[in-house]
Amino acid sequence: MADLPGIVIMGASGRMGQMLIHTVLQSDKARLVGCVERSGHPWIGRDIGEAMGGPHLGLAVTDDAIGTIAQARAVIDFTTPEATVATATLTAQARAVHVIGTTGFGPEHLHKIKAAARHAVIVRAGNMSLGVNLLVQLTRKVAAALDADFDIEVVEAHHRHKVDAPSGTALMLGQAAAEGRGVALSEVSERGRDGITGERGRGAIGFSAIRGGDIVGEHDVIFAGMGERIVLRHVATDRAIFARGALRAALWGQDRKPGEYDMLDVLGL
Ligand SMILES: NC(=O)c1ccc[n+]([C@@H]2O[C@H](COP(=O)([O-])OP(=O)(O)OC[C@H]3O[C@@H](n4cnc5c(N)ncnc54)[C@H](O)[C@@H]3O)[C@@H](O)[C@H]2O)c1
Ligand SMILES: O=C(O)C1=N[C@H](C(=O)O)CCC1
Repeated sequence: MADLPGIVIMGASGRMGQMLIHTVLQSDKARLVGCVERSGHPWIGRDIGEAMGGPHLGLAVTDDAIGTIAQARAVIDFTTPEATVATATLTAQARAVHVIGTTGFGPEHLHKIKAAARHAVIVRAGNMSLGVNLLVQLTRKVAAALDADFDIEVVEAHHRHKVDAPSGTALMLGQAAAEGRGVALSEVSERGRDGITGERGRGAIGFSAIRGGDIVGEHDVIFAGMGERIVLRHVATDRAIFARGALRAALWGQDRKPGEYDMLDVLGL
């Protein structure tokens, strides 16, 4: 047991943090060695098992990210862009694998993550599920097969608490569609239509976001032509799919060369 890779979970009280803790506890390939939350969080100092409403586990939630990450072989991080950038530096110093599920990054965050990946293994994906990563590959293929007579729209739906849009998954799908077409997403992306927008641009890749209730995550990639339409769809009904993918990435990353990887690398897709 003691030689299994030790995993630290950042954002331990979050929707994904709790799912990740259960996933690691149930695994026979890894062990939980730390649960980190932001300073001032009411769970700091509490036993993680009891804080989640279960039995005592003998592991207290902490805000000591430096001391906790120093004990980790992998850090799984579904938090916020700012927290993840700070964690990337600490994880690189500890030479641990950093699995990043956080979304909503700007170019300034991505630049810092890239710098950290010079010293450590980072696996980052806006969606860690097998199904979505397969959908990414299908999207690339369909986009490559169809010309701009087919309008590409990415429609996503998530729960009411989600703070970023378009979702990380929608951006992955849009990126794959753009690559399939051989264009830069930044040059064809159409977001946030409202009012008199004018006609859709030929070759545009459009994004729409729905927010409501407890929707775990739904994504459609629509290829709309004249007289026919192809819709590629993924529906997530359980956050366990993301947590399983993240743990798989943490184990896959052990003993790899430093660099920034994604779930296509992990899954061999
Ligand atoms: N890649 C994927 O497969 C995938 C799947 C689900 C969610 N996500 C993303 O993961 C992120 C978190 O989602 P969520 O629904 O769990 O959100 P959440 O708000 O429930 O959880 C985030 C947690 O991070 C904690 N946190 C914030 N700053 C911190 C810090 N400095 N140190 C430690 N903890 C800190 C918060 O207190 C909170 O508990 C979002 O960006 C979301 O889009 C990605
Ligand atoms: O619940 C979330 O937040 C999710 N975020 C990811 C995204 O932005 O695509 C993955 C799906 C769930």
